[in-house]
Amino acid sequence: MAPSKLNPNGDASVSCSQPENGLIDLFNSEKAVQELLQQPPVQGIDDHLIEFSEALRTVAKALRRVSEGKASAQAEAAEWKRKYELERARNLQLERKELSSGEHNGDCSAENLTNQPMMCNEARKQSERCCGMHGIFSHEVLHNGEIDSDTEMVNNKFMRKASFKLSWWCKGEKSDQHKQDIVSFERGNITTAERSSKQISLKWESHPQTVLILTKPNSTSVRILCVDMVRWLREQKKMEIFVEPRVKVELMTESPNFDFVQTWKDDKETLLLHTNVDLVVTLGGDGTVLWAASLFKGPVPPVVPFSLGSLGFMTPFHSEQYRECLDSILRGPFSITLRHRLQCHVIRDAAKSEYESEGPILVLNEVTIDRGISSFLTNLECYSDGSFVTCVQGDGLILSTTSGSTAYSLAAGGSMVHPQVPGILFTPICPHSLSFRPLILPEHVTLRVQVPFNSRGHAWASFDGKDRRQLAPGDALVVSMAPCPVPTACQVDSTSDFLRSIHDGLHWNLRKTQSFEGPRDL
Ligand SMILES: NC(=O)c1ccc[n+]([C@@H]2O[C@H](COP(=O)([O-])OP(=O)(O)OC[C@H]3O[C@@H](n4cnc5c(N)ncnc54)[C@H](O)[C@@H]3O)[C@@H](O)[C@H]2O)c1
Ligand SMILES: Nc1ncnc2c1ncn2[C@@H]1O[C@H](COP(=O)(O)OP(=O)(O)OP(=O)(O)O)[C@@H](O)[C@H]1O
Repeated sequence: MAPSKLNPNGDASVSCSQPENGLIDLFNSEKAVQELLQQPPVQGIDDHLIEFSEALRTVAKALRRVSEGKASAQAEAAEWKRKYELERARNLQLERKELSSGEHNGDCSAENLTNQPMMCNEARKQSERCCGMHGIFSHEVLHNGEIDSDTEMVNNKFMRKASFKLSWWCKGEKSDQHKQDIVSFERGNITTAERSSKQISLKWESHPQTVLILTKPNSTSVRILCVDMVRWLREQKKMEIFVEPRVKVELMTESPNFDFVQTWKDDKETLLLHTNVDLVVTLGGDGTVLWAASLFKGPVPPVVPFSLGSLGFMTPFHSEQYRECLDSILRGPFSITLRHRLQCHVIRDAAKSEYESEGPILVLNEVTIDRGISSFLTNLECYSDGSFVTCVQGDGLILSTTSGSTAYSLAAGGSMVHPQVPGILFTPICPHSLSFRPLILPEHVTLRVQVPFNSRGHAWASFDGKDRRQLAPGDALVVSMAPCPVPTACQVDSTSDFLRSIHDGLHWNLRKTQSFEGPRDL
């Protein structure tokens, strides 16, 4: 590039030198630009000359910036080229060594692998096979500069990058039981391979035949709809129909022709419901969905919730179009939201072992531990997997699922969370502390809420707003994620349905749009 010069008369002389390799002669160009910029600005009366001189100075500054950029890019390119060549030389050398030593002995213990300078492809493949076989992490060192003395210093400058594999591990599990990886780990770079909260689609593999209809009690509109739906499902869709004993009585009062409708006698038979029922339909509000979930202590069939309540966060289907909705659900496929549940154990102080006494209680929304009728502050010690979390002093604590995040937890100041986000909300109720913010904990934790022996009063646990149980000093509640979620059918998909429910149900962030008129940035 150009030594360019402005002589005292204002003439500019510019010369270009093009080096052999075709690249710009950066050194000379830089020198010329420096010289030009060091020249004092032209003084004189000729305006054109002054203007021309200024223009040249501007061009020179621009040229300097360009040449600086090019210089650093070239240096970087040269560095990469050198690294590449070093690596190639090392690989060739290793391959030659291996060939000359005849065979590889097949030992790929972690120790041997980390001590190898740079694995050739075959060695790496072999180590992957070996480590894959054991299903555990590997610590293969990919760069470990150790070849000859010339390159040693350079190689030590390179980072030593080891690849690794992440495996999902849970407390109590044997070390060889690893969960499926959800990240890839190519050359030590972590990228997420799977998302845990993908939209889930349900496709029938055989035609559904049996439907359970659950209805909100004491509602005339629900009763009328139920009668109509039972007739349609039987006559048009040839379905087997189950209802609760109370509803069977109501239907038989309506007409003796409903004797084909089946029901159950006792709790023992309820426990077997999931083995018979392909689909559950709920007619009511969110409370009826909670009720439906509570009937299934284990696996839950897909639930289609029709809205006949006031809010309907979990009830996306409109009862007026029930025929079209059920038609499309019975045909499938359709989107579902897998709603996580919490399993709760009440552990009495008197019990000898953790799970000795009462069976688990499953909740779809939340379990609440509060002060009940006691006028004293609750005092609850909370632990997560044995680690102390905090001591709740206030009205109580809500442990909520993400589905329940829009219910009681929301009223107590907790965040609204998409129902497919796996987590447990830890939301205090009226804490007597300025700094007690709600938490969201990962789904895998086991929480223990303990009423301390020195507590002034009792605490009360309630499950989805029902079934209150007293907790005396020394008693505890142990809460973890239940293995069987509640699959609820979506009107559109889980995200659209969630957003619709917070917009329509809570008028979330509803605000009049500011008018265009008024002061604004120009
Ligand atoms: N202060 C409060 O907000 C408060 C107090 C007590 C109970 N509750 C909630 O009521 C639930 C029991 O419901 P119910 O219908 O049997 O009692 P309910 O008939 O008293 O109804 C309670 C209200 O909570 C709404 N609701 C229930 N689940 C919801 C959810 N997941 N998201 C948004 N809103 C929801 C219902 O639509 C209903 O309007 C409890 O699980 C608890 O979450 C809330
Ligand atoms: N089949 C049922 N048997 C007994 N109780 C039920 C049944 N279905 C619903 N419930 C209870 O009835 C109550 C009200 O039900 P739901 O929430 O569905 O109606 P809602 O209160 O009119 O609706 P919303 O909550 O949207 O205003 C809830 O406490 C629920 O647990």
